[in-house]
Amino acid sequence: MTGTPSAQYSIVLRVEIDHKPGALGAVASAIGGAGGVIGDVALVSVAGDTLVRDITVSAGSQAVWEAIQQAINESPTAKVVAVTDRTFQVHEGGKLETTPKQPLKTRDDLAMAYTPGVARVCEAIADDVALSHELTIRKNTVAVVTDGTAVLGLGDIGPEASMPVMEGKAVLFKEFAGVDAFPIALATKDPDEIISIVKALAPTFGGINLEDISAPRCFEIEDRLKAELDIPVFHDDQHGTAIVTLAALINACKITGKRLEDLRVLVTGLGAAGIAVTKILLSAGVKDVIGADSRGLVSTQRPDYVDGTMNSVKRWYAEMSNPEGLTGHPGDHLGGRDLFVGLSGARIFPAEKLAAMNDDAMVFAMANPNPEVSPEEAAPYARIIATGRSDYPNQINNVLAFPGIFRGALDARATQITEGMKIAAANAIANLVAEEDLREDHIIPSVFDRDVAPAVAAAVAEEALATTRG
Ligand SMILES: NC(=O)c1ccc[n+]([C@@H]2O[C@H](COP(=O)([O-])OP(=O)(O)OC[C@H]3O[C@@H](n4cnc5c(N)ncnc54)[C@H](O)[C@@H]3O)[C@@H](O)[C@H]2O)c1
Ligand SMILES: O=C(O)C[C@H](O)C(=O)O
Ligand SMILES: [Mg+2]
Repeated sequence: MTGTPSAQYSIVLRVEIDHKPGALGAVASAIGGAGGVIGDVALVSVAGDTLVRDITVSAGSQAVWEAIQQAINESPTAKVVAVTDRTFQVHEGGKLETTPKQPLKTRDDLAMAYTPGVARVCEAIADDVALSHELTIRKNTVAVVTDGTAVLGLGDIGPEASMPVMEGKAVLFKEFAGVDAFPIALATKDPDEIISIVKALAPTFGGINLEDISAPRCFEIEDRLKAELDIPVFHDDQHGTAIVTLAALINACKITGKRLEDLRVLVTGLGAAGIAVTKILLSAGVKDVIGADSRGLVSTQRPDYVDGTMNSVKRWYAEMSNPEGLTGHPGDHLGGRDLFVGLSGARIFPAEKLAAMNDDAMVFAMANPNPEVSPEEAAPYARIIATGRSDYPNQINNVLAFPGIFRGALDARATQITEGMKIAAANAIANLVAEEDLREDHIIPSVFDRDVAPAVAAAVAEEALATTRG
């Protein structure tokens, strides 16, 4: 499905090559033979009989990267002298900086932007706090808040290690929707403490995007912050994912001719994303869903349900689904299912298990960075395949939702992101793929489609204003 190795292992090899015919060709063959794809080739220096070149290579994996180095070093006419990991280079010193919006060149500039003029603005806000949404960065700034407990599918890797993802989210906010976002990684996992810190930070921000906070704590944290703050609070892994999944499913059903009401669905991963996706599917008309966590299918027959140790969200799941009381590994319950939704972890069952699904099967394997089942292996068994990654077609990723959602909410000065706004966003995303353009490998717009965030923002703002008026 994807011919070029992923850029996640993009490297620059600095190679000393003998200055004689065929030597560069031998290096190119060594790279190709080991599985690398060559990008740029640049001459760095010439010293005597040796040329130094920088060769950019997509390696696809650490193993390929190592094999390429070994293959070049085995050639009698070339030697690798340095390797730069381009992905690490992108993260050097972080991915964001603060840039002033106003010039600060003259005494007057200073007197207005800072003291003494700034005091008049402070007093105006003190008299009317709502003005903070006009006269401070609050107008356009969102906090991306995590505790580092469910970072992608990497799990609880801690707040420091979560920052590259949070910085990435902030970059996406700005790039796609012009929203300034600030990453905040908290050194606490205690819900009460997280809630109190976020509440204390709220005067700085126009919205709070919660990110990669594990279930079930994320549900209470979001609910309480929504109730206690008058700015929008949105847990991206829940609702961003749910919105984009629904959009993709609406379009996938147009292709397969299946109706939401008739779908038989299996969800793996009953955390933030899996629970929210299930809820939006049910509210869109889906009736038959079963779900599994790392202990297998949830049901009222499971020992942790019976002994009362199952958490309340999974208890709800067990009661509303799976009337037959099925138990065991989800890979053994794909039979007769139309849609598989993976929001759990990498490679949880062999692809052949998908053969048991109904005709025109839809497989949304969305764990990041590696999906539940590889698209190449799933291809023989499914009509429609989607993942959360950018290097396969049909990227179902919450980046299609959160920038536009907050753009719309900030523009409308919404105080909440309601169910209606979420459904409006899902429809806006689905409608961006015109019916005549729908194909098995094109059920959802590209994350690079610059029309997505404005369309989502417009739909969200319109719904927010209609609710306020109505
Ligand atoms: N594509 C997207 O836009 C998107 C959005 C959000 C989350 N995700 C992915 O979904 C996954 C879960 O994220 P989350 O925020 O809900 O995390 P979470 O920690 O809240 O929940 C993880 C859930 O997965 C379950 N799980 C783990 N291993 C499993 C296995 N082998 N079989 C069945 N269930 C298993 C856990 O029991 C838990 O219920 C991650 O891989 C994440 O990257 C993707
Ligand atoms: O970060 C992503 O790419 C999507 C999602 O928020 C995730 O946690 O996997
Ligand atoms: Mg996330």
